[in-house]
Amino acid sequence: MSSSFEPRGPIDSSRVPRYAGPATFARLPRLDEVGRADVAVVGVPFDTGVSYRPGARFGGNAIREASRLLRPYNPAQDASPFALAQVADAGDIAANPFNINEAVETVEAAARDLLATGARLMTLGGDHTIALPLLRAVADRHGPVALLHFDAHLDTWDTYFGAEYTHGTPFRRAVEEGILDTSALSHVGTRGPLYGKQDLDDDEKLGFGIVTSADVMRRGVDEVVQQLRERIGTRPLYVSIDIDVLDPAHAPGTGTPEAGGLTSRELLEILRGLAGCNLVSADLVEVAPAYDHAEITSVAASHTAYELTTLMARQIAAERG
Ligand SMILES: N=C(N)NCCCC(=O)O
Ligand SMILES: [Zn+2]
Ligand SMILES: [Zn+2]
Repeated sequence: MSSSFEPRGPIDSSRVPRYAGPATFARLPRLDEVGRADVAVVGVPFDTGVSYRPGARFGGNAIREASRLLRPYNPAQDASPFALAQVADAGDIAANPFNINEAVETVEAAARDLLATGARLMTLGGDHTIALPLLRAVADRHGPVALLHFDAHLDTWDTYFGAEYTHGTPFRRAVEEGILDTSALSHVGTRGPLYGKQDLDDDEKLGFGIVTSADVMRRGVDEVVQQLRERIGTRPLYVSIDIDVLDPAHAPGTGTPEAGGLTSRELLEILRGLAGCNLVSADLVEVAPAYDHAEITSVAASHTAYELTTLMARQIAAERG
């Protein structure tokens, strides 16, 4: 690493109490305070695409609040992510809550602008609709990407009430648009009732492999990580995490909860197992704080985003040499 590289890190919580001041992710500087970032943490307060409980529009700020307790050294990955790369909070993308199509365009354009600066994105949702415009912007820069999708749900359904852009349909649209590398698509944590068996057939035809929540329990984290890594290889990788991949005991604050999910320990460990993969951007969606208790969900989400930013920072440092 060149000695002149000194990213601006978080506010020092031994000098300024961590509960003081406005919340940015992990108490990091705002993007406008540092000019450019290697990793831009960006909020998308949009939840007009939901099929059940609304409220994920408040998810990003709940995660920022819960992330005040994160510390600068990540022992699980033996890395200080905010010293390895400039990570900054880019604020929120202002998406129209009354027009889904326009919101999708706004998110895509804002993501493109951030990616054009060379930043990787750590997006805090918002509902899962936003994965489509984020993937469009990422594919525009990197070509079709491998996708690792953590979710109770497939999110490859076709339409809801005739609407193409919803939180249950982003990955079908993405495959149709040719922005995913269909040789490397995986769902992890899938479970719960479907509309019919056809949902699974359709999903398989789109190119997805499934590691169910029960598979993680039966086969264990290490074997699952090995299988996922083989599928991803050296491709540019996008990770999309719907917080409802966690069991409702670990993430009650979400819009479409399903029993029998991953523990937060399993999710964090699978993510740590992706070290060395070419993670180009990630999103974390569906945190709906109105259904949360004691910040259970937003704490889990803040740690999830911390592992993802650590992976990206390590990758950036390795590329810098
Ligand atoms: N993406 C999330 N969280 N949920 C999709 C569920 C769609 C449905 O209600 O069938
Ligand atoms: Zn889901
Ligand atoms: Zn989802």
